[in-house]
Amino acid sequence: MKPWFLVDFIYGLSFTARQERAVLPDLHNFTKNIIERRRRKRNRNTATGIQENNVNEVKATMLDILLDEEAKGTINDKGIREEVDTFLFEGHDTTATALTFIMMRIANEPDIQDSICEELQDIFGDSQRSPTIEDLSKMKYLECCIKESLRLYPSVPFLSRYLRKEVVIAGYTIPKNTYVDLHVFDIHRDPEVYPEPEKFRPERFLPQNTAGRNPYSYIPFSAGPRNCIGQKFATMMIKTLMSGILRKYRLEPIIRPEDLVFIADLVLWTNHPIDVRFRPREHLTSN
Ligand code: HEM
Repeated sequence: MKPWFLVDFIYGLSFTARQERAVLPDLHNFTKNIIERRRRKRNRNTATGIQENNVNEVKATMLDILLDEEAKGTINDKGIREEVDTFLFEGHDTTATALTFIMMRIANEPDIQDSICEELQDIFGDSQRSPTIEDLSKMKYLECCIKESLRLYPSVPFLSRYLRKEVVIAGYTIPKNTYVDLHVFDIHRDPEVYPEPEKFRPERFLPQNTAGRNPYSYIPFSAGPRNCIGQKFATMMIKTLMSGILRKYRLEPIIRPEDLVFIADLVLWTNHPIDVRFRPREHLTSN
C-alpha cells in the first residue's frame, strides 16, 4: 500500500494510473456489450410478445431487474454497468482461484480424491449424465473438501474495512477513521481452532465438528451485511466443475502444497504456475 496514492492528483500521475486508464475502455466495453445484448433481446421479446419469466423461457436475471429499474428511472446506465462489473469481477477471479487450489490439493491427497469419487459413484453410478441441482446437494463430502480448500486457500486472503466509529477489541482501542485489514488467511490457520492447520482434513467441516466453533473463525465469503452474495452459486459452480472433472479424470500432483509461494493480492495467488496432471479414468462407460 502506497499512502501517497490516496491523494487523487498524485495517483493520477503514477504509472499504475496510466496502466489503469489504458485498460479501462476494454473492461467497460466488455460489460457494455453484455448489457446491450440483453437490452436488444428484451426489446425483441417485447416486440414478439415472449415472456422471459415464462417457465419455458430463460429465467429473468438480475440484469433484467436492473433494466426494469432503469425504465422506472431509479438507476441509470452507469449504475447498471457498475453493478454488472461488481458481479463479473467479484465472481470470476475468486471462483477461478478456488478451483485452481482445490484441484492442486485434491491431486496431492489421493485417499481424499478416492473418497470423493466413491461419493460421485454413489450418485451417478456409471452414467455420464450431467448433474442436477439435487445431485449437487448430495455431494456432502465434496462440499467439505471445498470448504477445507477455501480454509487453506481463501480466494480473498484479506478484507479491508474503514472504521467510522472507535472500536475496542480484546482491550485494544482502535480509533475511528482507521483502515483495518482482517487477515483471513491467518484466521483460517489458527491452530487453536484448526489443529495441525496445514493438514487437509475435510472432516473439520462435518456438522458434528463445526458445532460450537466461532462462526467468524471461517470467513472465506466474509461475514456481516457486505458478505458474498454469490456464495451458494460459487459452491454450486465448484461442485459442478469438480464432479465433472473427477468423473472423467484422476488428478495427479505436479506441484506440492509445501512448494507454494503465495502472493496476497486482492485475490490469493502464487508467484509461479500451479500445474496439475489430468489422467483419463479407464472405467468410463457410456449411457
Ligand atoms: C469461491 C468463490 C468466491 C469467493 C471466495 C468470494 C468471496 C467474496 C468475499 C470475501 C466478499 C466480500 C469482500 C469484502 O467484504 O470486502 C465477496 C463479495 C461479493 N461477491 Fe463473492 N466470492 C466468490 C464468488 C462470487 C460469485 C460467483 C459471485 C457472483 C455471481 C460473487 C459476487 C459477489 C458480490 C456482488 C460481492 C459484493 C457484495 C457487497 O459488497 O455487498 N462472488 N465475495
